[in-house]
Amino acid sequence: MASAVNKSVLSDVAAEVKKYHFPLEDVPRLSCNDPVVEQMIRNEEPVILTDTNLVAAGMQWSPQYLAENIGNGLYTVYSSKTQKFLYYDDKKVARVPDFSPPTVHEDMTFQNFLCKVNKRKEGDRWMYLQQSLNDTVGPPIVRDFTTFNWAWISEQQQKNKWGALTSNLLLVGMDGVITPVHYDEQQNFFAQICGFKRFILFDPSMFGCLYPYPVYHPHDRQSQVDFDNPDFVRFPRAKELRGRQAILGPGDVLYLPVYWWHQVESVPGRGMTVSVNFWYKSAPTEKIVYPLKPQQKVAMMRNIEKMITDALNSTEEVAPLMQAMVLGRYT
Ligand SMILES: O=C(O)CCC(=O)C(=O)O
Ligand SMILES: [Fe+2]
Repeated sequence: MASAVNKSVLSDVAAEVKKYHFPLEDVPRLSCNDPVVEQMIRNEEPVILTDTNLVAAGMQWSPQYLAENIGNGLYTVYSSKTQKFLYYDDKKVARVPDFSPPTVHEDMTFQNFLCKVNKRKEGDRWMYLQQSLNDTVGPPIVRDFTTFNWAWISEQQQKNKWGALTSNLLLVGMDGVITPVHYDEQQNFFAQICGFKRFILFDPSMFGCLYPYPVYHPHDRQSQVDFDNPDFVRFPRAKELRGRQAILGPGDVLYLPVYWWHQVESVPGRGMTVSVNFWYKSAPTEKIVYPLKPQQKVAMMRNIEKMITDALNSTEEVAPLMQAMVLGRYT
């Protein structure tokens, strides 16, 4: 089946996007019937699928359609002074005394959100709606949702022994919004509905080049490296970064493997974006095979860091203890 997104539009978009200090290789764009795809998903390699029809019935979910059909429920809308929406975990804010949240979230109706976006003037705050699809959405949206290609995605879930579907996040972003580089602890099929998103991806072995915040920190799982202004003095290994790029247009689905780093940019000048992701629990480890995979080492480091933090019952003592364990002994 032909790709829904025009190849020449994709190459125009690729020519428009920002360049960073690291090289990027393209993520392959394939038909979901290509035999290579099965192997890539099994090996936890990212791939763009052009013809899954995963959200076929949702392809009409323009911001306007959503405003007319989603109902009057309240949705989480983040606002930020800049285009960047650095995630933070509300539950961890109290652990860092001088933490100042880079974004603010507010519950509002979809109509109110869209109205604010349309009225926005230069200098006003940027806005990004990010809300799990739940049972407050109106009947037309429920109808579209139930006709998603559940047969295809459930087959992937089963083949790969993934656990439950935990949530579907609906993301509606203003032209130009950016989710800075981070990793998640779940498998993700990311479906693009409206507009274009550019993913910058790094495999889990790049952990040491991306300097994530401590696990106890509200920015846990987020990189401290700012691609627009990388601080190579504090983060020298950021120079070693080598990434991949995936540009998604309407109808494309990205397989985003667990623990893969990603920065997501709504391509500037291409309008608002609408996307829906599908987060699944990873397969349980059946048998441990050595050498461990980089993603298994990340999981292990997280557990050790959590244990140390809990045992010390004091976030300030974590770094000195870890340094005493390592410096001059393992260095
Ligand atoms: O689309 C975005 O802005 C962020 C999406 C994301 O990080 C995810 O689905 O894991
Ligand atoms: Fe993510």
